[in-house]
Amino acid sequence: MDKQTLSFQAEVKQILHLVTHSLYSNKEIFLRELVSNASDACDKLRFEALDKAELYEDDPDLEIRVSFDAEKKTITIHDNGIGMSADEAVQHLGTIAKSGTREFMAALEGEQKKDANLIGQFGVGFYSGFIVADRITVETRRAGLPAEQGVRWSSEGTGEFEVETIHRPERGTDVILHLRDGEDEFLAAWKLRSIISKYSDHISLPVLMPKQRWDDEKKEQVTTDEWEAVNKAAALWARSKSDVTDAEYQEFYKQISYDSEAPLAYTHNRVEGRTEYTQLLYVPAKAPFDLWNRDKRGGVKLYVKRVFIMDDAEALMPVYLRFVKGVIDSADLPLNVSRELLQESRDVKAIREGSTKRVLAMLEDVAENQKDKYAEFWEQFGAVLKEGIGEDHVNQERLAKLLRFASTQADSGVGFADYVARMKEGQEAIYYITAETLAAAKSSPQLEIFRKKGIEVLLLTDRVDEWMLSHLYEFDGKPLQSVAKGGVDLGKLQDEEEKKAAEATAEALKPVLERLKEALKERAKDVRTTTRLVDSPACIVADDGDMSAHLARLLKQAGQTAPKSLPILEINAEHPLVKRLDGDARFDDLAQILFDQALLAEGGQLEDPAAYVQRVNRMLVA
Ligand SMILES: Nc1ncnc2c1ncn2[C@@H]1O[C@H](COP(=O)(O)OP(=O)(O)OP(=O)(O)O)[C@@H](O)[C@H]1O
Repeated sequence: MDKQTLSFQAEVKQILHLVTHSLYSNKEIFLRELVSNASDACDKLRFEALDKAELYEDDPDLEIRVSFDAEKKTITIHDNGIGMSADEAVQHLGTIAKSGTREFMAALEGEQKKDANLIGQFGVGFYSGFIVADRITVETRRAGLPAEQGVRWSSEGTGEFEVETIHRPERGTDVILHLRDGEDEFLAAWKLRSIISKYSDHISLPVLMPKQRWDDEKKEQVTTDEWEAVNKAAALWARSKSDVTDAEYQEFYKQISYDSEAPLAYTHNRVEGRTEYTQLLYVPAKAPFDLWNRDKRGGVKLYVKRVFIMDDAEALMPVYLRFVKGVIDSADLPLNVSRELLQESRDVKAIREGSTKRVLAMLEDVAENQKDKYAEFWEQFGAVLKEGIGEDHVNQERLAKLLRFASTQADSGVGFADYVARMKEGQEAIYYITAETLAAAKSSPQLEIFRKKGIEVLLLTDRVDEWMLSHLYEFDGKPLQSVAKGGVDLGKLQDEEEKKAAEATAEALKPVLERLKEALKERAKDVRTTTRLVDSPACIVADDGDMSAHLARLLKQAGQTAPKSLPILEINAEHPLVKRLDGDARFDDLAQILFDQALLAEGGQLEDPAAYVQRVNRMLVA
């Protein structure tokens, strides 16, 4: 192929711009990214060669070499991994196929564009070379192709790149960075070595650099022809726990997660028994931008006996733990394991169960011993963990203990156990209310009687709450009960006298109730008196078996049809507005206003707001 000039895909141009402008303050990461690509390329070769040994040609020792030329001002990262064909070079270095890129670009819209933290959440990869280089040349040949099918790719990192065919006897890739003016600090062996050991110690392949020797005549270090490894070259997770420092664990996390912050917690274990595997699992401190994408690739990489197999093995973790990052290295799975096989494998099932338990234990430990940290975790990932209540019945009880809520007593951090410990004598149920916002929940009329009696109510405002509650009925033998559903029966908390008085008022109000039922028959299933209200005239509740109004709204927003069921209007017989109803000439208007206001107070929307306004205005001018 003769030399061709091609244009970068639009997204690549955007990424190039972002990377070179926003990551300048942390420019040394280019070496981490390129060494990591070289290591991936070797992993890929090892994997493909499992059933095609000839791909090794006669060069079976995989390695990465980093060198520099002070005169030409270049740094070269060499690997003898899989390499690229011409098509692959154009494809991989000119476009971005990676899933999540579009979302990432969308997340960077507007003001956030300069947020280097956000960029850090995304592998910047190859293009980070342009932070320090004003030209990158890549010379490569794919394993298995003849020497005549080598490729040279070259670009200044602006709009275009060039590709041409070259003769290249050795397989694998050389990435040659032509440094920008002013980047000479990277043309020093000690500098490159220190960056490699900082970022790449855990890489399981040797990263070699030319050996240095002290020259007595020149009185300086000179470079020899020999190469030596500058990293530890042992997979971090395969080392014994006592040999790995906290700093190393943290650094490894940053590399696999692209998170610039330290993880919240991690766990590293070798599991023996029927299935043998090593797990190194991290819980991040901050949620990634695509946490809500339930289809996104998992964050756990699968290795089999140190050989990298895949980095998006969903089968290793339940979906509700999709924020967990790390490595699982199995001793039992076959090296050629496929995705389909993973789904069915009993070993994988055992690994998933074991790893889930480990993560839960890690979270329990943080919840118990580092409450502030757990509060941060909850803020970031709580709503995702709640999915587990419905998805993981085996661990439901453990998960329920990890849940935290707002309540009428605290704006956050209330666990079921805290609630149960504070329950009033004679209180039999755990009370909760669901609403769209904390403010709406707090000012809900349904809470009035609970406030008056000093009974705590959990305030649930996450979208997932209603769904979660459809899978969780009790905690510690105490049923969960919505204060917006069915009649309030405070059981032993209500004294006999109160009950009798309420019954008497209900009796006296019977004729009014009948008229209200008639006036509202299109809108309410029933109208009854209640003891749950103190300050408000009326409220709306769902019948026992019906869906709460909040859930019905959520379903509607999600484009689903909620079964249509009319609510119940409950009225406060002691309220002046209710007392005024009997004998009032504007009974019908008042009835409709009572209903509309109850609907509004509960967070609902009026079907005919204009009619409501007219009715209220008629009252105001009367
Ligand atoms: N040294 C290399 N040898 C072979 N292929 C490479 C090499 N470097 C890059 N590539 C190819 O170019 C692609 C793009 O690299 P880039 O670093 O931009 O993204 P990535 O490695 O896929 O993602 P990330 O860096 O986020 O892990 C790689 O997926 C790989 O196919």
